[in-house]
Amino acid sequence: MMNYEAGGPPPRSATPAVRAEDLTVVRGSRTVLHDLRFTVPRGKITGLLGPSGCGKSTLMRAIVGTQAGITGTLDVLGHPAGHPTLRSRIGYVTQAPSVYDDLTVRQNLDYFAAILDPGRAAAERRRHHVTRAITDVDLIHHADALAGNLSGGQRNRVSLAVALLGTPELLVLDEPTVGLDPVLRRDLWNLFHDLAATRGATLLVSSHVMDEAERCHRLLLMREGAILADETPDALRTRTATDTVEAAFLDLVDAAAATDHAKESTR
Ligand SMILES: Nc1ncnc2c1ncn2[C@@H]1O[C@H](COP(=O)(O)OP(=O)(O)OP(=O)(O)O)[C@@H](O)[C@H]1O
Repeated sequence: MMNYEAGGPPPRSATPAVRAEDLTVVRGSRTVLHDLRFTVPRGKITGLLGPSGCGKSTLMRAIVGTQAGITGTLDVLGHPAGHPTLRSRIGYVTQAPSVYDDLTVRQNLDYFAAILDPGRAAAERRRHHVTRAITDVDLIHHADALAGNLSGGQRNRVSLAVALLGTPELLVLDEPTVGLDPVLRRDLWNLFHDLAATRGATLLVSSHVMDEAERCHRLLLMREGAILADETPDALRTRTATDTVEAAFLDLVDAAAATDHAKESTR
């Protein structure tokens, strides 16, 4: 397992964290992602934004290796997505918190830590990692509370703490700020920036809240299973001559809809 505590951020590899070329995903009888081509740079926060149903979760599942029906190229940390060596190098938090309600926050973390780093000899290291993860997500005052008695936002943060346990190189977070109040949302974004800056982690964070896009280093904007933009928030605003990422996104959506309409009317 990678651990960057001793020497700060790791040396950055030249290969991107994620590289997709002609990536297509079919779910059931539907093509949900169409010929995607993009890269996710290492050590940065990339926001994956788009309306509900555009394919964000499907793309994340493909990247972490849990999605069937994939064709094209999808490389993650230098290996094909789903490669067994990637398991301990990726942290993935789904929209539904995966915690045991009848265990306390610390017991949940102890359980997953024992799976990641088993054995008596590792007990002290596990204790340290568990306390660090609980502190990272600001749940230290709830460490002994039963997960089942926590709020939805707190349970989400327990899931995030589990994902942080192994000090993953790539963190894939599916709508991590849903249901959080503005203060917690800000604190979580500060944590994401800290993970990128001091631990060298790569974060791919999905959201359909456009103001969160302004907090990302790079953006992948999606609509109906296609990538509308792959650039920095500044470059996006400049290119579309808009003041906010939300306005830029609406501009691109309108342009894409007009192109679709023109194509349909010439058929
Ligand atoms: N098992 C499935 N079989 C067929 N289509 C599916 C299946 N699961 C999801 N889809 C479709 O795939 C598309 C993309 O879904 P996905 O969950 O990736 O979108 P999303 O952008 O993450 O949405 P949200 O923001 O609401 O979570 C949707 O149109 C959805 O209806």
